[in-house]
Amino acid sequence: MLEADLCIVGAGSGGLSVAAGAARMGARVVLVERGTMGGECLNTGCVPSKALLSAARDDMAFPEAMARVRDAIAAIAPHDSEERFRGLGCEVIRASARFVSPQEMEAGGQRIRARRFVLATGSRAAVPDIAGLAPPLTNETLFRLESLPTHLAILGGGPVGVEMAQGFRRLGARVTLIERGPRLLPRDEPDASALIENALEREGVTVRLGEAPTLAAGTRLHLPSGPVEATHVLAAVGRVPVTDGLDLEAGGVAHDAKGITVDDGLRSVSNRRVFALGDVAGRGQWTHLAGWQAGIVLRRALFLLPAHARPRALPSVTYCDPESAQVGLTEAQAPGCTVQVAELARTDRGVTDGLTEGRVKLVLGKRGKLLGCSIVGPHAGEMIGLPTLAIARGLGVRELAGLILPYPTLSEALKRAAGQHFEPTLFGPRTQSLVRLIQRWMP
Ligand SMILES: Cc1cc2nc3c(=O)[nH]c(=O)nc-3n(C[C@H](O)[C@H](O)[C@H](O)COP(=O)(O)OP(=O)(O)OC[C@H]3O[C@@H](n4cnc5c(N)ncnc54)[C@H](O)[C@@H]3O)c2cc1C
Ligand SMILES: NC(=O)c1ccc[n+]([C@@H]2O[C@H](COP(=O)([O-])OP(=O)(O)OC[C@H]3O[C@@H](n4cnc5c(N)ncnc54)[C@H](O)[C@@H]3O)[C@@H](O)[C@H]2O)c1
Repeated sequence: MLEADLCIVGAGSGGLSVAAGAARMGARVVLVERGTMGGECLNTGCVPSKALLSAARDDMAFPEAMARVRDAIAAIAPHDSEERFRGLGCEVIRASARFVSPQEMEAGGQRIRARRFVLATGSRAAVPDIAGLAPPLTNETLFRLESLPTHLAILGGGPVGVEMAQGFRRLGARVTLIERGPRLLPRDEPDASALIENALEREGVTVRLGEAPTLAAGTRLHLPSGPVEATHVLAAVGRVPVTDGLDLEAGGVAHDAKGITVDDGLRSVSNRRVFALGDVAGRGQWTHLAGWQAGIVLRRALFLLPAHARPRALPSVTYCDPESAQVGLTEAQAPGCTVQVAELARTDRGVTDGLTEGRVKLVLGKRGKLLGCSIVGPHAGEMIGLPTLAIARGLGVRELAGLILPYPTLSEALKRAAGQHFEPTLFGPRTQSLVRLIQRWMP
């Protein structure tokens, strides 16, 4: 029997962040992982996908691109390794964990009794039910391909579909991107979706919107507008939480199709010893969100402090070229808002860099409070940090417009968009009359 303060199941983005924090703060930690240390982000998600996009941007051939993918994983792997976590003082068990009672788990033949359990078991790719479809590629198999697909059909125009469509097209594959809904990246602003769709089509990706295959013969897909003769199919239609093997019933842990049912503090609604975070907690699927949630779990599980897991501002970025970054509300989600848009091409940096498209869009509430921001363009993911902080701190156009930003940067478009909010009053007839009046009396 192992006794621990925390037993963490899953050594991915969420589990590792909790384990490292807890061990360094002096807690006795058992960390259980049945697959590869680092979980999805390192092995089959963020890292390989960004390395592939970077290789595709650099015009690499497919074998070199896949070598860059492997090198990137290998370079980051030590940070997530068993050795590092043992070094931090964690007991690491490489096996599948399951509940045997609400207070105990079992893994690799060992019983674990812990004050708190943390479930960070992640998600896996959903596979659409299409009669006749050969088992499609998913993010788990995609980065192990040994040769470039001749014609890759991608089901799903979310972040995975969009990033991989551009990556594989630039590496030389023919790519058809099929999205059931009316536009790509449905969580982003509609005009951002349109800019990304145009960029993909310009590069030769065939985009089919508003339809989904219901029938297939192997990798040949039947669509209402005509067949797609693909050689490979990638399923990128969303994720399902991983709870298999945990025996949640034995642990008295409530769950549904979205994952483990937790309260606003990420604590199981049915077993108060249990926390869940990351993809399996059903509150969003991003590594940065899992990392932030880890702080909430640590505060609650180690210090019994109140903390809630509703982030004030949660950014997301799709790392295609141009990038699309979004934080806070979209225009449609904020009735009665006002909107300010500034084109990146009209900043001096946009001119020097020869930009022809891309924009910043601010969604503003009462008294110019920043409610949301969307950026499309190079480095949009780097630029979204500033509006994220502004939203999280309840700031608005006044603070953004008053900032000194380095010249020449694309971020100046944020300041310009904020400044536009004041133009009608600042340069209006009342200000002009006031200036004339003051000037007349000035000595
Ligand atoms: C292609 C792709 C690209 C992505 N790109 C980005 C990106 O650029 N930025 C971003 O923020 N997010 C990205 N994501 C999402 C990100 O990868 C996930 O949100 C993140 O990895 C989730 O972390 P997690 O800890 O919840 O789960 P995971 O990282 O999936 O870790 C869960 C771990 O639990 C283990 N496990 C499961 N059940 C058990 C059990 N019973 N016993 C023991 N171990 C178990 C699994 O083996 C796994 O290692 C991407 C996802 C994909 C698919
Ligand atoms: N850059 C990033 O941060 C990044 C990159 C990749 C993934 N992720 C995370 O992983 C999650 C999963 O990504 P995803 O793109 O797989 O899922 P998603 O849920 O974001 O998008 C799936 C898309 O597939 C469409 N779809 C559903 N069924 C379909 C069908 N049968 N045929 C055609 N289209 C269909 C949906 O309308 C939707 O637009 C994301 O939501 C995100 O949180 C993040």
